[in-house]
Amino acid sequence: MTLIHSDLQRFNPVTVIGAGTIGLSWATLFLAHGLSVRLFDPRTDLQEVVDQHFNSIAPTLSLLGLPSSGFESRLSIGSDLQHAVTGAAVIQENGPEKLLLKQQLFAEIEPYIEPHTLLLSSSSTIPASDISASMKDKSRMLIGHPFNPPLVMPLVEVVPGTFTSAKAVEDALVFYKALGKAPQHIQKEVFGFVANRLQFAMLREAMYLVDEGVVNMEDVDEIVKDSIGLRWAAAGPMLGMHLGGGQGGMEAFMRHLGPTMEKSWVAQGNLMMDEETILRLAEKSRDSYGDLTINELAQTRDQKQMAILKTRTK
Ligand SMILES: NC(=O)C1=CN([C@@H]2O[C@H](COP(=O)(O)OP(=O)(O)OC[C@H]3O[C@@H](n4cnc5c(N)ncnc54)[C@H](O)[C@@H]3O)[C@@H](O)[C@H]2O)C=CC1
Ligand SMILES: O=C(O)[C@@H](O)C(=O)[C@H](O)[C@@H](O)CO
Repeated sequence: MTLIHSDLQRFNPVTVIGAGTIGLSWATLFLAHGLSVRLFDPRTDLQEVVDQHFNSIAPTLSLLGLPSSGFESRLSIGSDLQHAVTGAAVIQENGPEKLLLKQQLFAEIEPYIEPHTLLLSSSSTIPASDISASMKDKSRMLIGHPFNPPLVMPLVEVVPGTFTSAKAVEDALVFYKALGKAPQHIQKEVFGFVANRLQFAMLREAMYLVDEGVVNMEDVDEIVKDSIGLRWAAAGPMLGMHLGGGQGGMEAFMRHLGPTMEKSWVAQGNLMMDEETILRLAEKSRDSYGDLTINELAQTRDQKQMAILKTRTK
């Protein structure tokens, strides 16, 4: 019997909309913390993907020190949306990253939920104000954007919309903290929020350099892991810059290396995700990573991430 953290009691049960990469990972975290989960997805292979996921996630749960069994009695799955959301204390939405689909989804569930139900979207980039545009009461809807996989990665970007209440923001922060996550309240709505804007800026340049033949994919990985990845895991980019300035700190860094950074910014590549670029880079990814399955690569990633997390002291 998994005990529920006292701060989580009022957030039970949880409805997870979307049983893909993110939804299944969220569902696992909620179940491992003792919550009851209703998993909704229109996909016809829902039972199969659920079984496959829970047959492979036990080692990760054990490494996290979380229970890895006894979920059956608290997990229900189905494709009846009204049934899935009725009576939910929290809804974590993980449908495709499409604005119209998310808008329709939240408008569709609104008549069946309670005024206190907390409505969270895992969206990578779309602001809550856009997603909730077709809703009547927007006050309980906001972004709870995780990093993949939510089961392992600490960050959840909590991004309220224009009409989100302060109470909903506070409830979201309490909810994610009680789940052992590291929620960050993002103060201003911008497309892509913070982590993805940073990530996508880096990924654009990395893909550009690979596409130009400057470096191959797996060497980009090694370069980042042996430099900025290591530094940013320990200090973050801003403190990293501050320390790069020596005793003069950030100001010295900017005065010394600012002109160099500006030159680099002008020299950086521009890359569009057109079909030809996608096909070129996809072929390079198969050359670099094709020998192992996605599950094998993901399991290794998760084990290494958890080992790094264990070295961190708050
Ligand atoms: N994959 C990633 O690395 C991350 C993704 N996200 C966000 O999480 C959300 C889900 O992404 P993934 O799990 O990667 O996508 P996915 O493609 O793995 O899963 C999406 C799921 O939504 C289901 N679906 C399709 N139409 C639906 C509908 N009308 N109602 C409910 N479910 C429906 C699909 O059957 C599928 O199972 C997106 O908004 C994405 O931006 C957030 C963080 C990381
Ligand atoms: O990388 C992640 O896990 C998240 O920041 C995302 O939301 C990304 O958009 C992901 O979908 C692609 O890296």
